[in-house]
Amino acid sequence: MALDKIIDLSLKKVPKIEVKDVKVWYSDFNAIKGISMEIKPNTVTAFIGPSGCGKSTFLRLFNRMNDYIEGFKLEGKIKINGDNIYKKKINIEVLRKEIGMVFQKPNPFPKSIFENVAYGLKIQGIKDKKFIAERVEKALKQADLWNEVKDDLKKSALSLSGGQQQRLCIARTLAVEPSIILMDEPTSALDPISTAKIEQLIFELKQKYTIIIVTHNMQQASRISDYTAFFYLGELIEFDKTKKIFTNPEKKQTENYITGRFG
Ligand SMILES: Nc1ncnc2c1ncn2[C@@H]1O[C@H](COP(=O)(O)OP(=O)(O)OP(=O)(O)O)[C@@H](O)[C@H]1O
Repeated sequence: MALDKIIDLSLKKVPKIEVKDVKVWYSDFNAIKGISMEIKPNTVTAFIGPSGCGKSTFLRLFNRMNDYIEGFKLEGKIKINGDNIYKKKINIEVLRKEIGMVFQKPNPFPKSIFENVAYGLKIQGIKDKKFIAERVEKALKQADLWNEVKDDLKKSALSLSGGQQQRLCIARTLAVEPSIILMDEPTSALDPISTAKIEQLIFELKQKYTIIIVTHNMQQASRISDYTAFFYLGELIEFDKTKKIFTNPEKKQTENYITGRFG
C-alpha cells in the first residue's frame, strides 16, 4: 500500500510535505528538537542557519539518508501526500527515486557522461536503449548541460569542470524524474559563474519539482527561494515567505542572523 502511494507521487507531481514534531538524536545528542512545518509543492524552500544548527540533518530526513548513521533515532512524522515515510513498510528505493539529492561536492561516478545520467534508470532495470538515450538527453537539457557535452557523451565525467560536474549530477537526479529534489549546499564548491547557472536552473526547475536547499549563503537564499526556514541549535526559529524573512522577520534571532550579527 505504502509503496503504491509513493509511486502515485510521480503521477501527481504535487507532493505535499508535512513534518510533525520531529526530533532527532545521534546517540545521546538531541540534534533536532521538535520541528513541524509544511512544504508547498513547486516551491523552493531554503534552510539557513549557523554551522551545526541541524540543517543538513533535517534535509537528509526526507530521503532517509540519516538511517545509515549509527545512533540515529527519530521521533515524530514526516508525511508525503499523507503517507508517513518512516513507516516500516516504506520501500526506501522507491522513496529515493521520488526524492533526488544533490550534494555539496559534485560527485560524478568515474564513468562516461552518458553512463552517469543513465545510471539511475539502469539500476531500475530499464533496458530500452532508445528510452534511456531520450531520458539522458532530456535530463542534460533540463540541467542546461546538453549543448556543452552533446558531441562527446562518451567522455569521462571527471574531465568536466566543477560547475559542469554539478550540472551533470543534477541531470543524473532529473533522469529518474523525481518529484522532490534535495540540495545540500550545491554551489558552495563552485565559482560565481557556475553558481549563477545553477541558481538559474533551480529557478526553472521549480515549475516541475519541489526543491529544498540548504545554503550558507543568505544572498542565495533570498535570490532563489520562495520560503526560508531559519534554524538555530536544532530548533526552527522562523519559517515564512523569503521576502518576509529578509525584510521583516518576526523574531529578533532571525534578524540578528540575517543582518550578520552572528553566524
Ligand atoms: N553523524 C553524526 N553523529 C553525531 N553527531 C552528528 C552527526 N552529524 C551531525 N551531527 C551533529 O548534529 C548537529 C547538526 O549537524 P548538521 O550537520 O545537521 O548541521 P548543519 O546546520 O547542517 O551544519 P553545517 O552548516 O556545518 O553543515 C551538529 O552538532 C553536529 O555535530
